[in-house]
Amino acid sequence: MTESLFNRLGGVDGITRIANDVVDNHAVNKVVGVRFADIDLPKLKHAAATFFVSATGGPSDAYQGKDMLAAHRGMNISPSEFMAVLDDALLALEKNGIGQREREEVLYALYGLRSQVVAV
Ligand code: HEM
Repeated sequence: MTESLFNRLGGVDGITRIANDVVDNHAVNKVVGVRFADIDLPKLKHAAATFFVSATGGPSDAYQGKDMLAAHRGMNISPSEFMAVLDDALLALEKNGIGQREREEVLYALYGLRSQVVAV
């Protein structure tokens, strides 16, 4: 049986490193940086890491934040902003030496959340 995506991404430690890098990438991304200018970044990093831990097959109670619709409702996020966030995720996966299969699985899972994030 294939190991869970959680284990293949390096468990809590590996996923935390990736999530921290994703948020750091957002902060300097020309398309979405402005969205994160006044946000508590350490808090967002913790939320992003625990969200990913739970979403990839780690402990399901790790994530204590809002669901994706509630977290992004009223922000009027555009399709290009969504793509920019996916770009940031791919960069972070590459930086952390994650293999192609896992990169594809993460990107596909993120893409699946589009309808809960864009223009909601
Ligand atoms: C699939 C893509 C995305 C995922 C998985 C995701 C995930 C998350 C998570 C887990 C939180 C924390 C919620 C909480 O603390 O309760 C969050 C907050 C946030 N997201 Fe996203 N997000 C995505 C796309 C986007 C996009 C495209 C933008 C805008 C460019 C965005 C902007 C924000 C902002 C600004 C917050 C912080 C809200 C606050 O603390 O007031 N997100 N997101």
